[in-house]
Amino acid sequence: MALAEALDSQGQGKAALDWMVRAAQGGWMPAVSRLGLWQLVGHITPQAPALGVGRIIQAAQAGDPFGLHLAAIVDSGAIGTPRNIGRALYWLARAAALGDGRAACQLGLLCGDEPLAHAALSAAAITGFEPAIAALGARGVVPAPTDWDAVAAAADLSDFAAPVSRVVESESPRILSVPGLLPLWMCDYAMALAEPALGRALVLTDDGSEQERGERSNRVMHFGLVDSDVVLELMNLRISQAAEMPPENAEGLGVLHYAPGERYRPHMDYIPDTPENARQLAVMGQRVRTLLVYLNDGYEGGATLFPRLEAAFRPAPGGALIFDSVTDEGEMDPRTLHEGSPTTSGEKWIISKWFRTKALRPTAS
Ligand SMILES: O=C(O)CCC(=O)C(=O)O
Ligand SMILES: [Fe+2]
Repeated sequence: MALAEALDSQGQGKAALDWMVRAAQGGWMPAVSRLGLWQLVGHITPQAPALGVGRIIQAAQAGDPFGLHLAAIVDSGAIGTPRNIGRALYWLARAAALGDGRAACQLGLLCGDEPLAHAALSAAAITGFEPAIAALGARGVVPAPTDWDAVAAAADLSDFAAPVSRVVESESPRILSVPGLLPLWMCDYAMALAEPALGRALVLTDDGSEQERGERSNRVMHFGLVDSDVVLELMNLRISQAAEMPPENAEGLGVLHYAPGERYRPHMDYIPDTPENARQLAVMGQRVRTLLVYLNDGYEGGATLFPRLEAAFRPAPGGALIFDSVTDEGEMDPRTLHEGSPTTSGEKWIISKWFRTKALRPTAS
């Protein structure tokens, strides 16, 4: 496994794949999970989502920890397979029983039964999983659940299905606000999960490369497929529904953090149609819509400004802003120039979701 990954990172893809296929054929479940992931996304080997998901499920059924993690993601996120939340919760219960703190935390957060939720969060906190420690707060630790299936069975998903009310802030360019899109527990979870993984935010430049630049001084964590989980996939779905975009057209969930003085200088979210960007635009499509969720308060400054519209937004925690970077005709719209203005004190946290015109993830075929 370590060998195959080393070969892969050294660019020896073919050798890595040969090794992984042999290990998987030998019934070694960590290799079955990894090969399933590679087939799902088309890494080294041709993309074959149904086959990839099949391997992932096989490894999950055998109790492989990585297989369980991936199976919960693909089932809750409808990645290469129809959405199946019930089965995703089942994988979480299996993983939690094996001591996976992140799985236990998710079951605790989703659980509608307070004593069971408290027990599940306690089990997760004992593993050192920070979001669970934060969610426990002042409540002490109690004994872990004896029956994880009972915790999964008590899941209450109503927060993800609550009605969404959109307020039109501007007709053209189209800007909407959505008060209370995410409840505070989801905001807290996103911040706690991102915190240890924050890195310097990059800017997509005109030559198509991503660079560290003075215009974007904040830090960010981008959650790719492997970094995701059931709570994040349910959040993705709710965010996509609010944005009226297919969830598979969304780029990964970005969690942005601004310390005092940090900012994201005025920019447009669309990709300039330069020759350097032609390939990317052909494969992924244009970035046409943005949804931002404001996760916290307790900071000053930091509003999202649209200087050409003389508009400023700073929704309350859990509230969202949605705007189109292209006109109804699909033309890039420079009036959407916007900025994350500097925070003057405290810390600002937001989720940023960019939607493309094309699907970026495999769906069930
Ligand atoms: O932080 C903000 O208010 C703006 C963020 C932003 O423009 C983006 O993520 O594209
Ligand atoms: Fe932006």
